[in-house]
Amino acid sequence: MDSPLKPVTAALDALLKDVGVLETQRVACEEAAGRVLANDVMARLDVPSFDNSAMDGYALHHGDAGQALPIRQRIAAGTTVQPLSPGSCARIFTGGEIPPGADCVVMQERVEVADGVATLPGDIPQGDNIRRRGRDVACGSVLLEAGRRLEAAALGHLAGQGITEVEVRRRPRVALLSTGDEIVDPGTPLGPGQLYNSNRPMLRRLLERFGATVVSMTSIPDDPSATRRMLAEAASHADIVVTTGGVSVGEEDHVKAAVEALGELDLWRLAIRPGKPLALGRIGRGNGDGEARFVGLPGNPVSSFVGTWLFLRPLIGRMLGCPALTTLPEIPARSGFATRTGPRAHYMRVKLRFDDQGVHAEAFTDQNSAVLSSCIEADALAVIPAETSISPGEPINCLWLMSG
Ligand SMILES: Nc1nc2c(c(=O)[nH]1)N[C@H]1C(S)=C(S)[C@@H](COP(=O)(O)OP(=O)(O)OC[C@H]3O[C@@H](n4cnc5c(N)ncnc54)[C@H](O)[C@@H]3O)O[C@H]1N2
Ligand code: MOO
Repeated sequence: MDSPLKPVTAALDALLKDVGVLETQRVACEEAAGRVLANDVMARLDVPSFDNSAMDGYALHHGDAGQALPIRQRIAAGTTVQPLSPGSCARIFTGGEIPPGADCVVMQERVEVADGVATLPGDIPQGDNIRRRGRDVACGSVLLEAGRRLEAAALGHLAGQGITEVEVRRRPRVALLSTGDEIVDPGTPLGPGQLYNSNRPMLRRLLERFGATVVSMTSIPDDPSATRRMLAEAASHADIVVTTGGVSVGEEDHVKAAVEALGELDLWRLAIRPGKPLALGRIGRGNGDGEARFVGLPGNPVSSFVGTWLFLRPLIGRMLGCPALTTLPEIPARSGFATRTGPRAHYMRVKLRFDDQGVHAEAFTDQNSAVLSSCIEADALAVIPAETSISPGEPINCLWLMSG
């Protein structure tokens, strides 16, 4: 008799229970793209570090607006400035330092220049076209918070402070194992009943996008003792052991029994479509060396794709101490389709369309868990709760597939 299906939220709670953050390491900023900060980084400089011009033009005191003023200085970006003598102006270029005595800049298109004299318009507000010191970043403030993933702008911010190294979390190490004697690697001719391993490169890419490093990729034969041996070996060098296939109820599904023998199978069979046979647990390393987390994904490619987004992304996020990875952003949308669910919540692959009426979710026609085409264009998962009917135009909730 089947055990009852577990809700996704309960499975997530069980998976993330007692998961600690990984150790930290110092890395050069040049190597830090995609890494997660272990500590707050404090600003040690004001940015910009001096008042400077936002335009190519003329710097003056706003009280001198509307007059013809001699041009007494030429200030390019990087020039050392002199105080502005009263009743004069300075030629200045974008990024040039505002000289003491000047408090506004007028862009050159509004200025007549002849014989070293600039005739200025009368309506120049104080502070116009000046980028104030510390406007972007104030020295001593928190520049970037612990748990932030270092993407493009954050890397720019670090460089803007002259910072060359940061303390980040070690990447979670993932062992990725494929089960199924029918699965072969691309590059090998296909025999009868065989198919190529599409899960492996797909999951590797997702895991790396989420900030993990895939330390091994192995194929397990459909054999109980080989499954046990290879899972134990994987746990010895990984923080997370991921398998695909072999978690259902077939006679060649050996993964669950192996996990039970080597550690704990915390949860199996979720009220989710696709991904019902997903299994979660832990595999001991022996010799008091702790345990690796185990995520057994179903073999169907869509089930493993969805399971990786829903379970491995938050697990990796928790190990990295990165809150942005532990939940997927929710986006309310109008359904572009009709559907009806049974006892499992359906995580449908949808494409989001934005117009002046709001957000619309269009579902790929064939939502079968073996049809990987449904994931190619998907930018969200529409979550249709169990035992629910949805008509076109009804509000639904979608999880945005963002790598974080
Ligand atoms: N009697 C029942 N049969 C099944 C049930 C059930 O409840 N009762 N559940 C079904 C559901 S739902 C799923 S999902 C699958 C998952 O089964 P497994 O996780 O044991 O996966 P496999 O049987 O090993 O493979 C399923 C399917 O996916 C193909 N596959 C496997 N690995 C790969 C790979 N690396 N790349 C591409 N394709 C892969 C495999 O050939 C199978 O076609 O069980 C249902 N059965
Ligand atoms: O749960 Mo399975 O992943 O629907 O085909």
